[in-house]
Amino acid sequence: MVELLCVDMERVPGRPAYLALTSAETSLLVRATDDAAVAGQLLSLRSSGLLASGNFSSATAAICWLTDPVPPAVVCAAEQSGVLGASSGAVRGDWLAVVARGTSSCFNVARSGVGGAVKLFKKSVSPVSAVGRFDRAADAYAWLARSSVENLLQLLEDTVGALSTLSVPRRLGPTCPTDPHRHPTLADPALPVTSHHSVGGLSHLGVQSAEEPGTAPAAVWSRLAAMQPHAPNHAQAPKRGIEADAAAAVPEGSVKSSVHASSASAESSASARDGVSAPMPPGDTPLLHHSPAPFIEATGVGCPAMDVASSSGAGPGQLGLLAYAGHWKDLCERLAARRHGLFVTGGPGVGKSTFLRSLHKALCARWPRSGDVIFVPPTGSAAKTANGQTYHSFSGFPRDCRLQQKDPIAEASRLLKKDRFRPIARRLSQFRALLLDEVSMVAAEKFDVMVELLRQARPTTSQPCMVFSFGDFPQLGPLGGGSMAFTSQSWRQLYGSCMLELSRVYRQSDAGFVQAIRDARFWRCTASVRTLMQQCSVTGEQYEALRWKVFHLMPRLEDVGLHNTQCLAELCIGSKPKEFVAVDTVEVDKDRDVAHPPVNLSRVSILSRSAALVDCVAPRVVQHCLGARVMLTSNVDLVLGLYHGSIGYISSYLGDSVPVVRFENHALPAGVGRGLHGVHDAGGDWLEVECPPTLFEARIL
Ligand SMILES: Nc1ncnc2c1ncn2[C@@H]1O[C@H](COP(=O)(O)OP(=O)(O)OP(=O)(O)O)[C@@H](O)[C@H]1O
Repeated sequence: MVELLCVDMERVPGRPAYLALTSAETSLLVRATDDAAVAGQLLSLRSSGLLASGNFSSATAAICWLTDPVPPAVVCAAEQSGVLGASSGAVRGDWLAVVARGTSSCFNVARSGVGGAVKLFKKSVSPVSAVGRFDRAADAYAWLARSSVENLLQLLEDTVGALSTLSVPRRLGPTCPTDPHRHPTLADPALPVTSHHSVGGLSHLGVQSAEEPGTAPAAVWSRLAAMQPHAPNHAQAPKRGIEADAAAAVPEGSVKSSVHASSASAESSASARDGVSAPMPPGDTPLLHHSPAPFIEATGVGCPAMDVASSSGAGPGQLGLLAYAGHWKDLCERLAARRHGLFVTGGPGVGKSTFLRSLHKALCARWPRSGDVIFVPPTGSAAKTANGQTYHSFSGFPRDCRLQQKDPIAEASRLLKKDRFRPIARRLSQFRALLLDEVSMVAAEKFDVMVELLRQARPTTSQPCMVFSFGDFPQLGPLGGGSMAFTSQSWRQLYGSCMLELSRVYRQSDAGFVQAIRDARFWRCTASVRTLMQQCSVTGEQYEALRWKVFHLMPRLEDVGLHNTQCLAELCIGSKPKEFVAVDTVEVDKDRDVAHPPVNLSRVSILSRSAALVDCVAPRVVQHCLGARVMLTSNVDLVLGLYHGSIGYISSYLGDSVPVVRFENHALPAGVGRGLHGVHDAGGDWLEVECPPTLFEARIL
């Protein structure tokens, strides 16, 4: 079943229905009735920051205004003029100064809240309004009295005036007057839009020809110049447009959709990290073309740990010693206080991921602002579990992306010129620390472009950022092939030949096993490796007996799919596997504003529904049967200690179709009894959970 949307694109006579908000950092389209959204924007404005609002009766015109490069340029220029004071970047200022045609006032938000400012904002029927945030009342009142405020309003009004001839179409199309190359993603006029543009004003924005569609007309630039201490070069007009962020915040009454999906999906016999195992060579000869050996050896394998202070290979430095002694907290604090990132490596089970999580926490404590510390794992499922984003989405590479230019500088510059890179560039320009997990899965060519994107997207005035890479080159190769990241041009610049190598194995305690893993990591077929291989090897006959019972690691998704299908067939000999088919429906958001006209659900296209369901990990059709291994693909059962990735098997059915999944090695958490949170039964170290269809709710934007 589904939930879906409310679309209100009609004009509400007499007063603005939509507010298009733009600051140096963000752009947002909200309904004029959405006090909370307006208040949120006012409160998140940083000290000495400026927020401009275009007030519109149609979402189409508002989106056109938001995608026009001039309003943000005007805001940036006004900020740079210095009349608001020097920006500390902090959100501390207690005073908001609100100005519109014929009205202005200052509000102390610390004392009386933001309600007054919101009210004035909404009361205004003038086409634009602006709000500045200040530390002191005197500064706020002085700003309102300046002639530059008048100039600011005039400039903003001009940009709104350019839209006045627009006959509001039901759908945004190529006729939109401010931007004939508008993105198709803005095609639905009901779209709530969150978008971002460059921080830091004109001087940090890219060079673009003034003739390019959508750039500001010369007259506007000359007036902007008058607002700035240093007149901008005409050629330095901001790039055109603002791209809608797919993860847009949704104001009230927006389109919403949901779908029921099974909470358990057919489990891949191999995990997201499949393909791990490097082939074992017969001798000491590395088999892989891009062997990590030269890199590892150059940096001194065998030391308990290396760090920047000891990159010459002379032995562990201070950071390495802290790691070796298990002083993780000190180590994290030391790393967080540095100006440079680090490459952290080590064999399987030495605690890289555990350490990454601790460092992430320490960095977030240092920079708590959202977006300051970014964790980027290589795979979608890891990203989902860890609430991160993949390398590809972080860097803005489309799926199956092929780089077009060999030179990473030229490639990065080419990508940054694309409109869709606007929000990406903004994100890249702002963070303070980046944590790349499993960096060995990133090909050198992409690593170079990613680092180059960072360089080019960050204005020279940006705060320095640190890039920490975690991974083990002997374990995992680049996804889709390519050279290993440490061979890239950027690697040396970022890390030189330094690394922190963790060497104490925490995962296993059997000395022989640990030694075998160490040797195998460097393709050394030693006695320990041979012993382990003998212990683990089976004959063909023995394998056939085990085939459907043991966990398989497979290098390719196709192999996994085939194996799963065969396993299912094996499990339900003589009958067909059951099928769970997701049912998608759309319905009107229950929380929609009833003041708006009713919604026509039949107008929601299949395309919109499919786009809304992209984040649903479960496939549309899931085959299952008694005994089938399944994997949880959501975090709905965290209270039971189960999470995305937990693996169990179907132990029985309730009625004909509701599977009961048994998770071994899971004790019932204290305070949870049978019948609660779907618990069907439990033993000392196992849990059985009922898995009826679950609702996956997605908003149609
Ligand atoms: N400092 C530590 N003290 C005690 N146990 C630890 C420590 N670090 C990690 N572990 C445990 O060791 C195991 C392996 O840790 P982790 O997964 O972080 O290693 P890893 O190096 O990332 O492994 P891999 O390369 O195989 O992914 C986990 O069970 C973890 O809880």
